[in-house]
Amino acid sequence: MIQAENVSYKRVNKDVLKNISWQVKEGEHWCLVGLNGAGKSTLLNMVNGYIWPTEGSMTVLNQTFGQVDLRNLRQSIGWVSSSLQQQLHDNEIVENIVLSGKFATIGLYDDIEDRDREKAYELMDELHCHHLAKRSYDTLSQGEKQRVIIARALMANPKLLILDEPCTGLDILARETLLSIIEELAEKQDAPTLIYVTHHVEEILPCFTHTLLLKNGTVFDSGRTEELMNAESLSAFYERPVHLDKQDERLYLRLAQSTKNSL
Ligand SMILES: Nc1ncnc2c1ncn2[C@@H]1O[C@H](COP(=O)(O)OP(=O)(O)OP(=O)(O)O)[C@@H](O)[C@H]1O
Repeated sequence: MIQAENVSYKRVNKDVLKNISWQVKEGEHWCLVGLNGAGKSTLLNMVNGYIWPTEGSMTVLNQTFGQVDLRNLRQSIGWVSSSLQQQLHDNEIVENIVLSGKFATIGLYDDIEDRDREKAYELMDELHCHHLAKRSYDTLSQGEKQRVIIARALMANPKLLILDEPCTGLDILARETLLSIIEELAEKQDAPTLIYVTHHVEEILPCFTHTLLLKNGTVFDSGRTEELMNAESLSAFYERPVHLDKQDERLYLRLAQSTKNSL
């Protein structure tokens, strides 16, 4: 699905990404974890073909950058992010926002068929937002908005679905609701490959089979989540001693007391 080989992205005064090698295979779901400024957004912009590596090679959905029309590639990638949320027309009704995902347009400019509407309602069911279909988007809570834009992204049957910090701004209940919907989505047989981006280890769901730890523009570690995520490696990642608790297949991270005192 994604193959990055020794990818770097150099700007005048900065190596934003350095020597990234990362492989995402069909059937895997990945979590991309990094602190602020780690290079997550830059890497996603590259996966979506908005920027190209200055060194190395990037292949997404079997298309190698430099050899393909990226507009076609983007139709197979759903990217749910806060910047997409800001671009949507606030006074549009939810049903139309979901339907517009079929064409990956901000408004509805193409003909809608009955089967498109059926599909939009199926997706709204899946994302638990059917009851919001006739509501204006600007009247929704943040958690409801996130569910709507995920339904919208699924209208185009993406092969890759990128969820870029979807829990930002959600309270604990809205966060857990959204996470359990994402878990259900991942378990579906025809689910797209998920790339879930977050700052928070707590959001790594059991369905995320693999994790990429990104630090200062480099891959700190990557591989199977259960092998990667332990207190020792995360203490090295955060450069502070941390405790890691596991409950119901989820990880909970705490800074060690001695560290907190020195912050
Ligand atoms: N075009 C650019 N020129 C110079 N520096 C850049 C450029 N793009 C990004 N950077 C820098 O590279 C670093 C990584 O940025 P990026 O936005 O990818 O991080 P991030 O992991 O998404 O951070 P956050 O979690 O805070 O959104 C930052 O220090 C940023 O200022």
